[in-house]
Amino acid sequence: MTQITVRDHILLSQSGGVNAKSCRRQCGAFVGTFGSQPDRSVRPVMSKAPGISIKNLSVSFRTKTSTVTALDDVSFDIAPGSFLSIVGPSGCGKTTLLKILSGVLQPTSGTVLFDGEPLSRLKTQGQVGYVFQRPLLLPWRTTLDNVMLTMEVARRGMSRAEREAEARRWLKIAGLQGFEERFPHELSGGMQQRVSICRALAFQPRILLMDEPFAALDEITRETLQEELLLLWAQTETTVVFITHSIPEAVLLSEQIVVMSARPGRVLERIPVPFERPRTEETRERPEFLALASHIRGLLRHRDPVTA
Ligand SMILES: Nc1ncnc2c1ncn2[C@@H]1O[C@H](COP(=O)(O)OP(=O)(O)OP(=O)(O)O)[C@@H](O)[C@H]1O
Repeated sequence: MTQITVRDHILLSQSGGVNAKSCRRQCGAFVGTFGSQPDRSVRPVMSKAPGISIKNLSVSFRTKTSTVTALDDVSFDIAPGSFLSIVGPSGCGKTTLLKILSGVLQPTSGTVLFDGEPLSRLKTQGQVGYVFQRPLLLPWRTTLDNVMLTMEVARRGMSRAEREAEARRWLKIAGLQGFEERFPHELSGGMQQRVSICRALAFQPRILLMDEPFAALDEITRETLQEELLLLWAQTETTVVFITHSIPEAVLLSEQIVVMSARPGRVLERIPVPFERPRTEETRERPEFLALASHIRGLLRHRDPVTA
């Protein structure tokens, strides 16, 4: 039985991994429903990814003693169904930008357009998936049940059999066939993160926001998962916005890289990545790949910090 149980409600609210007040909000944190009732009419079909246009976005936070400008006049476009990475120094506003795109945070000024329309919570309900640095799997649910969770919340029109078939399909693509009945503590860190990626993709979000999803993994697992993520993403029409501190990771995965300055975060350069897909281990060793990574490293190293 994989319905959301009372135990799920209570333990989710205690898990602390996602800052939300109720189970509905907790589950919504993985699927971008944010406490709303999911759309029952939505079937698990490929939904067309939106184009996203960020215009003159600025975000300031008021603290007790001062005002912190996290983002300053940020503008760029994200093509529908593309993979965009954001790199930049710690504290330059990357996570803040993801929060704006998810609809949980309002900008101080500027606009975000989804398919030409202003971003609103309504627009992101049931449309946005998340993958965080830690997998945040529910320890009392099996692998299969964890993957089914987002569909239970965001795709309530699906039957249980449909949800299970879809979850099994994603787990198979991610190389986790045979582990469906295992619990999170019986999986390695890399396997857990694969489950969390399957969970985010299984409900076919139009947008997938990934906040340093591989940061906690060893290098080989990380490289394997990068290639697996590309395989999984190729099965979707999802627009991915991916935050990373790893320059090679950004170059391997992305169609466009946005390089940001130190806080207040401004766009230093928008870089198209021209390498054909599929991208593999060989791609990483190409001179053009290394040259592009070196260019981005230079931008981040030699640029004087921008002052507020
Ligand atoms: N709610 C808040 N109140 C006050 N300041 C905040 C708040 N949220 C973020 N900030 C500040 O905004 C800036 C940007 O934070 P953010 O988490 O977006 O950076 P980041 O680029 O994701 O950092 P990292 O790479 O270290 O994860 C930081 O200086 C942070 O301290």
